[in-house]
Amino acid sequence: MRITALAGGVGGARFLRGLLAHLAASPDPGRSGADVTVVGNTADDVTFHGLRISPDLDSVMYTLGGGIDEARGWGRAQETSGVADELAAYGAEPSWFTLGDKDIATHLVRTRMLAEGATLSEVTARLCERWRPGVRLLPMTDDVVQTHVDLADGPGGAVRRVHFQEWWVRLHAAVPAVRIEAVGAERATPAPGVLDALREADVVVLPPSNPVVSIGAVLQVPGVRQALVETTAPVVGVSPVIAGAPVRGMADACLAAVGVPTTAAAVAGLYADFLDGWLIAEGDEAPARPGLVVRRRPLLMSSPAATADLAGAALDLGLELAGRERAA
Ligand SMILES: O=c1nc2n(C[C@H](O)[C@H](O)[C@H](O)CO)c3cc(O)ccc3cc-2c(=O)[nH]1
Repeated sequence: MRITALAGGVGGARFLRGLLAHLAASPDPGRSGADVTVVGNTADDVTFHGLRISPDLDSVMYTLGGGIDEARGWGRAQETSGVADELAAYGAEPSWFTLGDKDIATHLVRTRMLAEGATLSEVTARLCERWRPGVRLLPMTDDVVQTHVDLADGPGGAVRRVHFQEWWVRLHAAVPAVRIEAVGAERATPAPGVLDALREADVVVLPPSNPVVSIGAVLQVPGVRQALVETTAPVVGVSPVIAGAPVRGMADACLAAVGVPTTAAAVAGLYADFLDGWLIAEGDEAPARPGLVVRRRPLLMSSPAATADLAGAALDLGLELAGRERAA
């Protein structure tokens, strides 16, 4: 069985870890032998201190490879801050974005390989040789795409533009965004393997990642959305919203910026042209769309077992829909 997932950072990574746990524990050889491909968001990528940082790819790689800082969901476990402390002593900016010592090694390898002409796909494959995440991890594109955010907090309401990381980390998304743009997306080419992974999958899964800046950015890479519309695989998603609030993070600030209410039904609307199945929380309203199959399940990834059950429920729904398709 071939499963393809689109993923952002922390939420996507944790869901994928649950998916792999579910597959490994399954007595069904189709599930236990499944191949999982992950198309990771790279629009959060940024260059600080001359280092190319790919937060979402690294969160997936470290989480599935056993190296993640569990409390934060990003960066390395048992991390130290010797370099960050030295940078602070020099007054080197940005002081609000901290790179741990071990994590810096990842960015050094990535930056050096890119400078030597490797693609981000090649770099990611090389890094994964060490971390063995148990999935094929593909960046959405090898081109540079960066999410920028317009804030109307300048003098007299003047708009200024900041990198997504500045809005997210330095400003905690507390300043309302008037526009969010994945700059470069429209000129980007999907990375090798991305479109085939969507077209040839048996099931496509959307974890509860940020629908605007994570999954939304992947969808903006030309060809990706069309591949999801055209694939014969059912596309099933897990709502990142429960009872009007994001399960994790500040997705509500991103949804507000694009004029979408923070509800499970409204998020499904962002995927309306390709979504076949949608898991929502008990008590949430189902989107009113003919043909969309909605199931209510506990969505909180509160423990490894709960996360594996959630991923299993998403896969169950996908396989059920694939069976219906075959029977039709
Ligand atoms: O809140 C923070 N998030 C940090 N993050 C997380 C990241 O900003 C975001 O959570 C994601 O981009 C959103 O998925 C890092 C991720 C990395 O891969 C490497 C370094 C950082 C540093 C920070 C940080 O200093 N503060």
